[in-house]
Amino acid sequence: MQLEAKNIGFRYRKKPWLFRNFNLTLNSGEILGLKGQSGCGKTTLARVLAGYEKALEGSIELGGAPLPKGRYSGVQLVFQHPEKSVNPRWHMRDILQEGWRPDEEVLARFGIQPEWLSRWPNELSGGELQRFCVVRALSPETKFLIADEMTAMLDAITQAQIWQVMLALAKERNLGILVVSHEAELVNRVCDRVIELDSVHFERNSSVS
Ligand SMILES: Nc1ncnc2c1ncn2[C@@H]1O[C@H](COP(=O)(O)OP(=O)(O)OP(=O)(O)O)[C@@H](O)[C@H]1O
Repeated sequence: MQLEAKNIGFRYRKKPWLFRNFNLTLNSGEILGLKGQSGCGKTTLARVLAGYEKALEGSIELGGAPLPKGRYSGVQLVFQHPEKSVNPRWHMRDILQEGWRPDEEVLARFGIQPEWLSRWPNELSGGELQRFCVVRALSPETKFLIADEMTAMLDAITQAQIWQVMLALAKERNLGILVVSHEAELVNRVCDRVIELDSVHFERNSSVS
């Protein structure tokens, strides 16, 4: 299966185009890196690929069909700030089970302690909260994960632990991952190939596949 961006273009209101005629193909099981300077449009591209924003030009296809609307999408996005992506009035158990019901083994692999399930989001550290957001996105229906600076706020040891489990899981499930990061060391270590957004975007006819 492939996640494909075909000639996509996006800009905010009347601002200049962030990218245009941009093509990208992510294959199942592939770990693809996306690097680029701050402000060049990485997060915007991640949101468009995951269907959070609609491309103003071109299309996004998952397995040759448009992204599904109104039901669980096979393309999931995890971004840098877990506190902004959880409902502060929900217990962690409910947050976790929004998309699926992960078993204890998955929780243990990501270092989630059972007693955290009955806490509120503000009773966890950023790193603990992010583990929940990662697991929440990893339903068996997830085919592609867009990891937008997913571990940027974590210490080096936690970052390494999470990526070790992520990569093992990607292999087991043939999951494709787009690793959006400004950390060259991380991208070079975990990715099969890397795109430099600066060199290919900005209204040029860019094609990456
Ligand atoms: N909702 C918005 N409305 C208007 N402009 C926006 C909006 N979100 C982002 N931008 C602008 O679009 C450009 C790209 O932002 P984006 O967050 O995609 O960049 P980025 O490459 O992910 O940056 P960083 O690495 O700093 O997170 C920036 O100039 C930003 O100011």
